[in-house]
Amino acid sequence: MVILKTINLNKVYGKGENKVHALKNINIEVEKGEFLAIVGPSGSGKSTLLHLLGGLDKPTEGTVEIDGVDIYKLSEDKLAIYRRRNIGFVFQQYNLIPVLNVRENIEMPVRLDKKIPDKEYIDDLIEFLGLTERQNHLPNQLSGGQQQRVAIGRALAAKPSIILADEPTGNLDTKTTGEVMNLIKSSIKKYNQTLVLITHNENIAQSADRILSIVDGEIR
Ligand SMILES: Nc1ncnc2c1ncn2[C@@H]1O[C@H](COP(=O)(O)OP(=O)(O)OP(=O)(O)O)[C@@H](O)[C@H]1O
Repeated sequence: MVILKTINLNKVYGKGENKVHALKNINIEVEKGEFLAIVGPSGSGKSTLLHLLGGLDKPTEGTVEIDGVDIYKLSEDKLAIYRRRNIGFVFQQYNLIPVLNVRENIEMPVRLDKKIPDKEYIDDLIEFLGLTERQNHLPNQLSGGQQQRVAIGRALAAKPSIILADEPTGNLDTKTTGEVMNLIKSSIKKYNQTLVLITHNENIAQSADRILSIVDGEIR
């Protein structure tokens, strides 16, 4: 079953001399439960594509459908709610809130949705991420790998069907990279999630179900 689909997706930044055609007629389909890796040179349009897939920016042309919903036809408010409930983002920068502890950071998207976090699920998630002993610590009391695990927990808190990750291990050493990738992969298995992940790491790309290569805004 196709969960994520783009039709003739185009993104142009700027105007006149500064115009950059960052994505050109991208047509992709991602199956539910699939792990798709996106690779390509710097500036080829990978992050732009991921942002458009996640409803974080508007395409110049074309559509993004998630579960049959044309997400850019939704109002801004509806799109924000849709994003919070259905998509988990993991970036290279952890973007944790410094004054909130591990547990509070993880629960944040659920609370933003004005819901009471499912205690049992969050407990399980924290355990699964190996953060039980650290749940009352603040981000600055954690290592880089631990902070990235919190960011993954936050991405998973609302039980999203899709995880979009932009170089999630870009700041981590080889060993921690392996650990973080194993966590992401076991989460998508456990919760039957779809993963689209940008990486420059050849090993990670090779471990995906499929690799999509982007060069100069086009699929190669
Ligand atoms: N907000 C923006 N305004 C203008 N141009 C932009 C903007 N964001 C990206 N671009 C341009 O669009 C092109 C694609 O950028 P994008 O960030 O998607 O590439 P990338 O493949 O993710 O690169 P990297 O691997 O270096 O992160 C680049 O030429 C970039 O300079």
